[in-house]
Amino acid sequence: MAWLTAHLKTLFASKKPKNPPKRKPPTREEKGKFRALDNDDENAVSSPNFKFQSSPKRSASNCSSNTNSSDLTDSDLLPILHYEELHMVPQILTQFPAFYLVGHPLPPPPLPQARQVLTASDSVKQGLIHPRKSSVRGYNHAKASGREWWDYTPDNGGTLLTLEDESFRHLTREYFEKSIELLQQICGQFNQTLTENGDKRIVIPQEVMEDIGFSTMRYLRYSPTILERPNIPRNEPPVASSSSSSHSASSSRSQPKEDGYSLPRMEAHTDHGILTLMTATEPSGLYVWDRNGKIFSAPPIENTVLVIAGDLMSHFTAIEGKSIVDDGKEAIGDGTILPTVHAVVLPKGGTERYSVAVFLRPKRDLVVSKQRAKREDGEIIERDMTFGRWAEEKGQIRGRRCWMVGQERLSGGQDI
Ligand SMILES: O=C(O)CCC(=O)C(=O)O
Ligand SMILES: [Fe+2]
Repeated sequence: MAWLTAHLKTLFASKKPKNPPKRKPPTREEKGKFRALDNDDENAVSSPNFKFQSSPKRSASNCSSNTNSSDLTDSDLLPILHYEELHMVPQILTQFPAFYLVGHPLPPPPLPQARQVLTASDSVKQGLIHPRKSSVRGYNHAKASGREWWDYTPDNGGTLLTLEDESFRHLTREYFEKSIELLQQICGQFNQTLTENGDKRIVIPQEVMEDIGFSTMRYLRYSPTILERPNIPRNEPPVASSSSSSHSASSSRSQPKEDGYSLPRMEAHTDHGILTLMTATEPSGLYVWDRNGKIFSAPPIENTVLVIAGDLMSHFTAIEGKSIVDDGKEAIGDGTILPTVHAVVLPKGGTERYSVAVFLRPKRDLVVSKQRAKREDGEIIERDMTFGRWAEEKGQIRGRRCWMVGQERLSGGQDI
């Protein structure tokens, strides 16, 4: 497993992109508009194709995160892309850890459905727990982190581990299917780039665009009312800095702060699939990191969805002929997309937060990379790194979420 640890460490210590976005600090008025750069702004981003959309409705002043809007600089803002500009995604994701998409064909986000299932009675929720306690199907909770979630089960047309409610089922299935189609369409953009010979390069395997694979959708609820103080052994004083805490219900551990109070949260991590589409209610508390450790607040913006990259994007977009698994940093080029580190912390004094995340994942047996391995007789052979094996090995590592060099204070330790 050492290779994976080393690999993830190098990913987050990776070099800066060649053309990092340089932008003028915004005026007070621009900050109020949240983002509104004109396309001619030479400092916007060095690419001639790059442009920002004006923010729909929402303004920085109602950002619900802990960030004070008056502290925002323009470069703290994530780009908003229009649906007609999907071709810009491969480039945008090398420069930003996430982007908002506006003008998309999705129905309204199923946030009322998230609330419906996650505020159902305990007996209903207990009935939605997967028989083998899957953490990506049915109902789960991490009470010490003040969070509970329900994962859609696409198998059998979404009729398993779900509510007995036709409208809930219909809206849930519709949002999932349309979101997956949208994410597949985004993936298709990566195969439009031409090689030096003028051929199209297959960056993302075609079957990702044709099969929902192991994709799923998650409804989440964060609330102080879910928070449960973890049991602390009597003679051990609470530890001030929090150490790694798991994403999954079964192993959730948390160290309260000295005042004994912790905010509802999800620890910093990367998703192990291809792309994730997210939307949430206020107050937000969602943060994303770029490859240099810079933190962006990612509050919900009306009529938009937020898209981030999962682990597999780094495999697919590695330098041709190199493997992220074996070559680590050497496999990262200007066009390589790193998985987006993200975390949620509910603002202090905030009420509840609901969110929806749609995860585009391939089938477990999809080969995402090659890995060199030494046989017993000493011969080096290549073996397939499948998505299933990647996810499994990542899941076994303590503090598996991500490694962010220079962010140790946030993680409370060397790893998160
Ligand atoms: O609640 C959110 O906005 C993020 C959820 C998330 O990151 C996850 O479930 O992997
Ligand atoms: Fe996530």
